Amino acid sequence: MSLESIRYSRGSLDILDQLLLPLQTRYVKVEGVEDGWKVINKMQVRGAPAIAIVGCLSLAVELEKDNNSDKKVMRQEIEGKLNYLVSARPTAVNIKLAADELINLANSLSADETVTPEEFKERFISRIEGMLIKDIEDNKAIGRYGCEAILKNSEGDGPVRILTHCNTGSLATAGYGTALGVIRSLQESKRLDHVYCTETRPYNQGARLTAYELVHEKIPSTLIVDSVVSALMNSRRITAVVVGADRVAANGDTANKIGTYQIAIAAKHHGVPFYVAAPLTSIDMSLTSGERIKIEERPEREMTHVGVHRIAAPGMLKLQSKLHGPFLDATRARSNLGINCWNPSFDVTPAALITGIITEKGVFAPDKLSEIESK
Ligand SMILES: CSC[C@@H](O)[C@@H](O)C(=O)COP(=O)(O)O
Repeated sequence: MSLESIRYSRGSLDILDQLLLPLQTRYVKVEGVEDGWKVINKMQVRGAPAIAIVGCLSLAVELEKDNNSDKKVMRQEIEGKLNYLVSARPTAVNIKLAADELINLANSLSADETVTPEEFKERFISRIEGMLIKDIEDNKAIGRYGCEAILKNSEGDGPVRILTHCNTGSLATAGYGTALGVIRSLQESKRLDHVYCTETRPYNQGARLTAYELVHEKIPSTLIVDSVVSALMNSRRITAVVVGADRVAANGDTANKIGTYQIAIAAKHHGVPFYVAAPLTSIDMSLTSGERIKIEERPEREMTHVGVHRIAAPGMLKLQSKLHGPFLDATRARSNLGINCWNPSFDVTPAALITGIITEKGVFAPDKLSEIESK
């Protein structure tokens, strides 16, 4: 049985707190939109599909308790709450696309005079609940298509070795996973020899979450630090790299967890196929290229600390605060006494480095994404 990161029944939502994994397994109650925003922003739940689903389910939970009988007021409140949820993290597009779909639904239910307020609520909540089921079905299809493509492109019928980055499994989706779904499917095909997963500094999704999922699924695997990737490709035959996506632009440029871009460069150099596994809800056809993707920057504490322990050089801020008091920040900026940190959470891999984008509709060359609509 795969890990259950989202526990939902009508009116009730609990999420597995991913900040505590793998040391503690604790579920957090999400009572409504305010809680939904917080668990997404604090990364207690993370991964593009899971962010969208938990955000929308938090609204479903809130609506279930709401006795509003004015459809216009309901419509207006829904739009405001969805826009608020989208603001919790900016890079993943899935929650934005889900919000747009739900705002359209609310508009049409509100405008339709034959729909009662009770029906409005029922149909709206049911649509959100449908997302949970659809995400798992889509992931399974991604797994099948990805497995087929990798086996077809690999030499003979020998063992397959995969490198993945970040966490794209049950914890990042409604279940099964995207890139990790491809790995699961390869495991089922009995051709998978080994999986290498990167630590994924600074939040360590690889070490804390992917390693946890791989062990849970009994998949033979090895954890490497991020800087080992090129050496790994140079010394062991890697069949393919498979990663997830937070937003794919219309030209195939792909935003994913920081570090993905340098893995794609190393893969190109070593002739290793590089696949992105992502549901259609991660594809943003409104953006012509990756240059326009907004990259989230996270707090520097994620880099400077592991848990409560500071691992980065402390700088001289304490001493300075005694000397300069309220002028500390300006002083720090001018004299650079404390170490500066830059912590972008994602990077954009250019389409030219991507072999294929694995979706629930099949595998597409990055410059052929417009063909998906006709499938
Ligand atoms: C199926 S998850 C795909 C991506 O969302 C994943 O690779 C990733 O970058 C997650 O980033 P995170 O910052 O942990 O939310």
